[in-house]
Amino acid sequence: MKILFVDDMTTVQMLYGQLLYDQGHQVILASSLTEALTLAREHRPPLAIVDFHMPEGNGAELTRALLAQPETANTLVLMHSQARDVVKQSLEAGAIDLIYKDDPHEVFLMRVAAVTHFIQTQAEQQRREAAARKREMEALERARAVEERARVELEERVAERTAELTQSNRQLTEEIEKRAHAETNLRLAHMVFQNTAEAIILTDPTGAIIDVNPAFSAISGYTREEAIGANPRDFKSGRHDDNFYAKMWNSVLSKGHWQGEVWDRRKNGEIYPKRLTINVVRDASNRIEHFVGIFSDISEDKATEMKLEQLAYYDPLTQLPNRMLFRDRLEHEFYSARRHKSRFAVCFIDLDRFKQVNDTLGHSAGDELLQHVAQRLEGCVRATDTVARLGGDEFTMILTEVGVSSDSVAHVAEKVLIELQKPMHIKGQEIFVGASIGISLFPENGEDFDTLTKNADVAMYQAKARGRGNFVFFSEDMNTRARERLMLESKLKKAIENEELSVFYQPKMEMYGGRLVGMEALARWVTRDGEEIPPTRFIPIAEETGLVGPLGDFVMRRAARDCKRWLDMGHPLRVAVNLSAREFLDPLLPERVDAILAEAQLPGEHFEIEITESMMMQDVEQAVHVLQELRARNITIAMDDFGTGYSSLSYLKQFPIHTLKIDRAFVKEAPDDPNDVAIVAAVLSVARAMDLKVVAEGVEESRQLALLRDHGCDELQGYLYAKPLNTDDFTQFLLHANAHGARQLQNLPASRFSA
Ligand SMILES: Nc1nc2c(ncn2[C@@H]2O[C@@H]3COP(=O)(O)O[C@H]4[C@@H](O)[C@H](n5cnc6c(=O)[nH]c(N)nc65)O[C@@H]4COP(=O)(O)O[C@H]3[C@H]2O)c(=O)[nH]1
Repeated sequence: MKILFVDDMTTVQMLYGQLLYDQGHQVILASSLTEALTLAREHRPPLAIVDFHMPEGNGAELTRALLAQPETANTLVLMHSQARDVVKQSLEAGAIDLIYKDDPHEVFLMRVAAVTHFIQTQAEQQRREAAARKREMEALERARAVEERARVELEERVAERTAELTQSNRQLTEEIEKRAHAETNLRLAHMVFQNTAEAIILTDPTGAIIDVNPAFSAISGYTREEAIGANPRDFKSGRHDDNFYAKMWNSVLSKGHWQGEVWDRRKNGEIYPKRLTINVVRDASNRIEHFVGIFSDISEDKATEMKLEQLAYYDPLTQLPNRMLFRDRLEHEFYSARRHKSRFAVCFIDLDRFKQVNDTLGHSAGDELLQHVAQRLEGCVRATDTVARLGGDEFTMILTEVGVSSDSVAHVAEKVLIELQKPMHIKGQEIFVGASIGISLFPENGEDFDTLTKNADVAMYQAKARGRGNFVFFSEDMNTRARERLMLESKLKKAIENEELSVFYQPKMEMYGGRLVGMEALARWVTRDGEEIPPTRFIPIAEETGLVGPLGDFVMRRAARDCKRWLDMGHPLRVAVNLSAREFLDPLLPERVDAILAEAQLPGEHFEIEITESMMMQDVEQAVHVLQELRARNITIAMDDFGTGYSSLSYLKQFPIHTLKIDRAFVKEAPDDPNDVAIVAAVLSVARAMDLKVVAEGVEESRQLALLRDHGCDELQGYLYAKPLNTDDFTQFLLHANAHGARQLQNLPASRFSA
């Protein structure tokens, strides 16, 4: 046992240390109180034998100190003393016994043995108690563990059971919900079956009807009772052949469904279109259980569809195919003609006087006219041909199966022209329309829509240019010209903007006296690259493209300005300008002329306007109105190219004009051609009778002059006097004009009539 032996005497230490050591103890020696406390803390001896009298402090103090420090609180202290009177102090301090130093060593050892025995017994006891406690604890622990396991097991079982219950509860709820849902579905299905607008037929596998809904009865007219037991084929309309039904059932049986349009018969005998879906219902072993037919009455849809198609593809006014259907048919014709290696023709038809009718008689008259035209055109073609209206007065025809010679096309075109030349009675008036036709042929004039129609259009313009009432077949040559025209058109636009144009003047001489009385202003165009383009080429382009407005203004302004200049130089002349039909029929013409004359400060009597008789005939009423307006401004009016048109003398009387111009075509051949001589003479006598002045143009020779003089012509114009001159040359001409005129007359042979 570890024993702390404390004594300040080394000999005592040695002696007792040895004694104890010999008894098998482990002895720790300390000489003082402090050392004893330190060593005791370090070794924790169960027994300390302490000397009572030590210099630093006595054994009682050490005992207290030992018992007070936690590390040595259980150390038993045996006091070792010389003195006998310290028993009380020692025991009070906590020592368990006292051994006197003078006791024999055996006693000392016995007393120590008794204490160590006690200590050991106590320790043993404690160990046993601790072991018992430990066993108890372990048993308790085991019991606790068992209890815990049981608890956990119980809890697990409870949780499992709860989960099972929750699961079955959920399944129960789902089942309830499913059933409720199924019931709702059933109720809904029944409601849908009863209330849907679509008819429903349910049959057994043999096709016998086992149920129908109210919509079926409403559409077909059969009650539920009448329908049950019947077969859907009992309601057939007879519009479809057996093949149709065979295909339908084939699809039902092979694919399980069919959808399409079917015509059936109602109970009242009326047949009607329906959109039908048939579905097969099979059982779990894939055997047919039912057929379900669902259909709706589409008679109204069909009517709307037809109406829409009519609107989309037909012109509402004439009921003819419109541009879209025309295109469709033409595309189809390309396909068909290629397949059959056949030819076909496209004709573009332009009405001559549609605009006039529209403007003068109003739009409803115009509409009526278009309807008449449509009817007449349809009367000229076969059922396989197409007549279409593309818009406005643009009509087209597709003539199919044209033979190699194209004679049939020419024949139809001629027939159309004749038909359209016949009068039409519209709003109580007799109207003559007339037309021009351009024709292009597949395949030689184009193998696609754009080319073929463009070429028919080009040919139509050519027909118009050749004079109304013509039909023209397209040729490549035309195409080249059309392209040239297009180029010219854009050049002309720039030329007007850049003032590349100029005005030349051709003198007009008085017959008697040979005086210069006026001049005709003629437009001239020399392009930047020096090419001279004659007015006969560019004026028609200007007319068609609307450029004639600015062009006419330019010529009138120049003519008025130059005439005023010469007036100011002391030459009171009359300048004549040509007007195109478009300008002449412009209701604002009088105001435009007013503005130009005012700007130039030229009085109206020095201004003359030349218009052709065909222009006046285009819109007689408007022409008369404009002429009166111009006359009121003292402006002279001349009818150009007289004799070339077809105006009747009765019309001529209505026009408030001053002058007739004999066209140079007649003057040219006179006096050799007796017919022309007769015409010239007739014009002059008509003019005289109507108190009109006559100007002859194109006078090149003295013989012509003599003839005109003989028949009483008033004024002359032609190369015999002068070609059209530019402003400077004309100013020069002015100076000698009168002498020149007189000379021409002097050279003439004596008049046939003067003798
Ligand atoms: N062979 C021959 N020809 C003669 C003779 N005397 C005059 N001419 C030509 O005959 C045409 C007379 O003009 P038009 O009949 O009014 O015919 C004019 C007129 O209709 C039109 N034109 C010319 N300038 C204008 C214009 O400013 N406005 C409009 N709207 N048309 C115009 O162009 C047509 C042709 O004009 P131009 O080429 O200048 O041709 C002019 C003139 O140069 C002659 O002795 N022999």
